[in-house]
Amino acid sequence: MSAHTLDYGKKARQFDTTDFQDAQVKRIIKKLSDIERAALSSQELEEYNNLLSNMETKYSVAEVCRANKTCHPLDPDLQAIMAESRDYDELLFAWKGWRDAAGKVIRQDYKRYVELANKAATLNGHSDNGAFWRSLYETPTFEQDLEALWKELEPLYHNVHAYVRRALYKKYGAERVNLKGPIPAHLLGNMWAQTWSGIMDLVIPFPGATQVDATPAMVAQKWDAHRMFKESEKFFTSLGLMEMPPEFWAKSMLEKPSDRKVVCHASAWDFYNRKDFRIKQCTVITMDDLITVHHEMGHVQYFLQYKDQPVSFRDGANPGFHEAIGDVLALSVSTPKHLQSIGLNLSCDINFLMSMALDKIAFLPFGYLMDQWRWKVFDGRIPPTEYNKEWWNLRMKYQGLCPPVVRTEEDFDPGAKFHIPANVPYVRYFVSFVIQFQFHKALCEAARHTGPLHTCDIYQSKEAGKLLGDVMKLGFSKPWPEAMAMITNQTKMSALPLMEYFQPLITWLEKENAKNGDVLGWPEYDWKPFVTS
Ligand SMILES: O=C(CCC(O)(O)[C@H](Cc1ccccc1)NC(=O)c1ccccc1)N[C@@H](Cc1ccccc1)C(=O)O
Ligand SMILES: [Zn+2]
Repeated sequence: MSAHTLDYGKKARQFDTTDFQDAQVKRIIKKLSDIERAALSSQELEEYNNLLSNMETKYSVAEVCRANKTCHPLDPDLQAIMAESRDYDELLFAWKGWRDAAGKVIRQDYKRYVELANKAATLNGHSDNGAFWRSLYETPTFEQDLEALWKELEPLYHNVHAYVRRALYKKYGAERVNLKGPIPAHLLGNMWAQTWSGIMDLVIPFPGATQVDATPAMVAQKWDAHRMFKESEKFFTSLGLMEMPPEFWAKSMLEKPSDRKVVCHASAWDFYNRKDFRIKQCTVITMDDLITVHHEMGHVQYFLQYKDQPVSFRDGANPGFHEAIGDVLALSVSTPKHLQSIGLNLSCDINFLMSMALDKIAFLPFGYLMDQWRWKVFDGRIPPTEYNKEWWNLRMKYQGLCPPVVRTEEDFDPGAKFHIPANVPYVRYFVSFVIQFQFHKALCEAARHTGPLHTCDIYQSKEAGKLLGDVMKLGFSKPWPEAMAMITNQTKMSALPLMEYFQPLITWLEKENAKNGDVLGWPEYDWKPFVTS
């Protein structure tokens, strides 16, 4: 890949495209001219690739062992413990153990990776690697736009945070949860507290109503991974979009193999030959993974739609677009109406909106802070001596979380999240979580949906499918505001559709939090949970 990039990059850099007339030719030459890591010397390129490979391997083989010598990998063991255990100390065992096994061990590699990533970025004309990552959005006001979106969405998050904190206070008591302080980070039902649907049972507003998680029904009906992917494919073709080619089914890895170690974090792959497209996922039979299946299938649908573009344009309009496609369909699949139509459960409105908020609203501060930390690491505002301190400052500032045990600079907690050792940018997911509601609203209008936005299911709407398909066919050939306007008739990211979708829940939460006299935010920010072990 690097040899090809170098060869084409050198050719592309021979041209001064200032007076070129054809916008597409200018765009292709501009994209080819950034040769990324291929700008490094062959020796440094080898060191860089080895660092990346070592960090990803360490992450993939990491496991946490008990006194009785049984060891647990992240997928599926530790993820299941974090979602299902309600034992404070068992959760702490998994949470601390994973950070010791996966994060701590890559701190030195990461420090050297930052130096080389920055060197490659500056050789390509960027001030640092974070500036290179942001350049992919081609938006001069990108950072201000993101901060403005966060400021609009922060009140929604504070309402969800206060309500969930009270439920955890009831469950774990005053010594472990302070109603005016940050929440211990291991109690939210997920290893990184990035989505909170794992603790839906602790927060469900109306326990009497039919339950909202389709997992039991999937297990009862003996769904397997293949069925989950077939259901997703059916949704795409119902919109008039493309079905998966035979090679996809023949060459994808849809379940965790028992004979070898693999990188279990889900991913989709385009082999750039217009025929070979694959997903690698260690699928488990849960509603959460049914959502991930749609997320990954969204990547492959994008590959299929832009496969006839020149290679330089076989990419998302911006990285957030690529992340949003699958999630847009999953917004329809998750509705009680759709789940019932595929024989899974249904539920009452507020319960349903709560389960959606635990994933979509809870995620926003995490999606935003991940690259806030990395941009500051790349531009030097966070030196290696403060990697972990600044990580927890951001986790407190944006998510209102605190570590359940003391953290030091011996630890490297950001390294315990896949995307950091895997060198995968993250703000794409924050962008995706905002724009997917803009797309959902526009597609629902195209599908002539009437009623509240959160009840919309675009299943079988060819009009909705056409809008989405036409944008995906563009790939990276046009600046993303043009692609945005094709779907939403305006060119900007906007938080309004997300806020419209959750309005009924926010109204309910504001009343509920007021009734409980709950504080929004965490003014007692230096509170610490009682530590036993
Ligand atoms: O990481 C993922 C899903 C994996 C992926 O599909 O985004 C994957 C990440 C990856 C893996 C290996 C190498 C590079 C990127 N992205 C792709 O497979 C992908 C992305 C763009 C184009 C083609 C494929 N989701 C994020 C955020 C998220 C998204 C949705 C719901 C919850 C959480 C997470 O789990 O923290
Ligand atoms: Zn993705």
